[in-house]
Amino acid sequence: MLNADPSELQKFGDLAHRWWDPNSEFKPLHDINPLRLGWIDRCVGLRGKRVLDVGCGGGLLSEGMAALGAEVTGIDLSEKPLGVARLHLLESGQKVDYRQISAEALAEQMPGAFDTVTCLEMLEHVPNPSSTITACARLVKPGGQVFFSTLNRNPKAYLFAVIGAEYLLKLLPKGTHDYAKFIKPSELTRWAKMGNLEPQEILGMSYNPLTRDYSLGRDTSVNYLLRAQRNA
Ligand SMILES: C[S@@+](CC[C@H](N)C(=O)[O-])C[C@H]1O[C@@H](n2cnc3c(N)ncnc32)[C@H](O)[C@@H]1O
Repeated sequence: MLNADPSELQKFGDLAHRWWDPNSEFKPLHDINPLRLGWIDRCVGLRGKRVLDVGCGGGLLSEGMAALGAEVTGIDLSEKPLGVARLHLLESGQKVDYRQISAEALAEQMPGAFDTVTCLEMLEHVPNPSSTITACARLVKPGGQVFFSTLNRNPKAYLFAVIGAEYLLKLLPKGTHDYAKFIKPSELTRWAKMGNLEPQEILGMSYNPLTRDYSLGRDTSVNYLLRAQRNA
């Protein structure tokens, strides 16, 4: 059975035409993109690397990585965001190979084919995150790095990511996130280990509503990222 929730794919499809508008529902992704991109580049040195971006959506991260010299493949199961991502290449002049395929299916076709795999802000939208994580681990070559980001599950995350972002600050449309699908760092690291990955670093990403800035740091209580390495 396909590890995907049709209503999630539809939700991103319906909003896809606004993906590259920095003042749209995708503003938070635009705002965090330079931070996460810079971190990934510092960790792996993207130039010349073969990178897979899982759940790439409209291509914010994929294009950013391509602009830094990576050879990027972006996959998603929602058709419209991929269409927007392909169209945006005409504007930016970047090169990204976008495909509509699941991580699990690509792992069957191309095991160990990538130097680095990214899977950001996607795991909290799939029915079986552990299956996606294992597929990411199979897609990266032994010793390669995999990057995940998601939302922690605790009362503060509920307050900030659902009540704050969707209802008070209206940064995101209501219903963007389902609290029950948020993932604790302990769960993410356990699934990573089960998938043959060794967790290397967990980093928090915090939003300051006063300055309206995001920053990377130790506070993993709401948004966080995990870097893991595939075992040999
Ligand atoms: C919040 S967006 C994140 C986009 C991008 N990763 C980023 O951080 O800029 C989540 C994306 O995951 C995609 N997605 C949801 N379920 C998926 C699945 N099972 N396989 C692939 N992509 C999926 C959605 O279509 C959407 O484009």
